[in-house]
This record gives sequence, structure tokens and C-alpha cells, in this order.
Amino acid sequence: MLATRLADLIAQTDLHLTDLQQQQLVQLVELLNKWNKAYNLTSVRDPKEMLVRHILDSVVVGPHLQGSRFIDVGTGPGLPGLPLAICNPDKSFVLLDSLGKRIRFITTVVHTLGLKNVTPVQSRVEAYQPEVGFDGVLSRAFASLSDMLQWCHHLPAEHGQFYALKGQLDPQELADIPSGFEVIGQQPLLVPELDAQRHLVNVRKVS
Ligand SMILES: C[S@@+](CC[C@H](N)C(=O)[O-])C[C@H]1O[C@@H](n2cnc3c(N)ncnc32)[C@H](O)[C@@H]1O
Repeated sequence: MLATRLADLIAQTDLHLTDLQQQQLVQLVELLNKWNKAYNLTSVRDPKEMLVRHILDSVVVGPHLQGSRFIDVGTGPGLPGLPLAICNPDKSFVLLDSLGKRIRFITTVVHTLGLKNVTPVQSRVEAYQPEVGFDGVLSRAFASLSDMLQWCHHLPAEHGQFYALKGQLDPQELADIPSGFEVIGQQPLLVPELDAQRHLVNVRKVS
């Protein structure tokens, strides 16, 4: 059963999730699995594998987030934004993608789960102009660090930072970041039962 499996995985982390949050994460996987058959939202087909590769891979970032207003760029079906929003109801998340079917999926999840802290936005990131800058700009499987920073340079608030979720770190990718930015952190993320390396790279603008 998905709920038992999720509880087992969460117990292997330092995270403390309520019963409601765990139920919502399972509902998210069920919706992802249902919509995936028609809309091809993810190449991961097995719901149990989605728990590890999508849900756990996203929620482990939560303790690293600083601030309260976040945007997830190139969010696809809401990853990592939806699991993070479920687990961090005190923070708000704009989930942005250029593809309408992905934003329609996210909107359905938001209504079905009653999430109050998620705003889905269909736009190319380069064209999106927020009224107020974000404390954090999140991305997973979106673009190279260099491209992401060039396309998203206008999104953080003055004190804000970028959080890029990466697999194995490529020193060249870190060295190639555009001028005007600096890497302020790079750390491994522990995702239970994932057979691959995961890292979080933090970048900020240099003033
Ligand atoms: C490989 S998917 C990753 C989705 C999700 N973040 C994940 O980890 O599963 C990349 C997503 O970025 C979106 N995308 C690519 N370029 C974009 C742009 N310039 N503006 C907004 N979204 C973009 C695509 O539509 C796609 O959904």
C-alpha cells in the first residue's frame, strides 16, 4: 500500500509530517499516476517508484529553504513545488511552466487537495514578471545552471537565492555560471532508497 510505503520512507529521514500531509502526498501520487496515462507527465510509471523519485526527492529540500515566498520554475507536473507546498504550509509557492497541460494538472491537484499556498502560472519564465521578488527560486531537471540563472535573474528579491536540485555535480557546470552570480553552497541530499546521487546547489546574485 502506498501510505505504508510512504510512512516507511519518511521514517528514514529527519522529516516530521502530519497524517494529513502524508495522505495528501499519497493523493498526489495517485493523481499523477491517473493523469500520466493520458498526459505523459513523467517517465516514472510505477507509483511506488514515484514516491522515491518524485516525492522524497522533493520533500528532502524543505529543511534547507530560507524565507517564505518561493517559485518553482519549469515545474512540470509540480516537482518539487507540490510536495514542498504540502509539507510547508507556512510557505507559498508559485509553480510555473510553459506547458498548459502541466499547469492544468497542477490546478486540479490544488483544488482536489485544497492547497491554499500554491499559485499555478502558465508562462515562459523569461516573460514572467512578478510584482515582488521571491525569497527562493527552485528548479529541478530544468536547465543547466548557467541557462537557469540567465533566464531567471529577474525573479529573486534582493536577499533571495536560487536552489538548484541536481544529480551528480559537474565542476564545469558550477565554474560556468555567468558573472554577477556566486555559488554559496553545494551539499548532498539524502533521499532514502534512491540509487543515484542528489545535490542541492545554492546561488545568489553578487551586488
Ligand atoms: C524536464 S521537465 C522537469 C519538470 C520537473 N521540474 C521535474 O523535476 O520533474 C522541464 C520542464 O520545464 C518546462 N520549461 C522548459 N523551458 C521553459 C521556459 N523557458 N519557461 C517555463 N517552463 C519551461 C517544460 O515545459 C518542462 O515541463
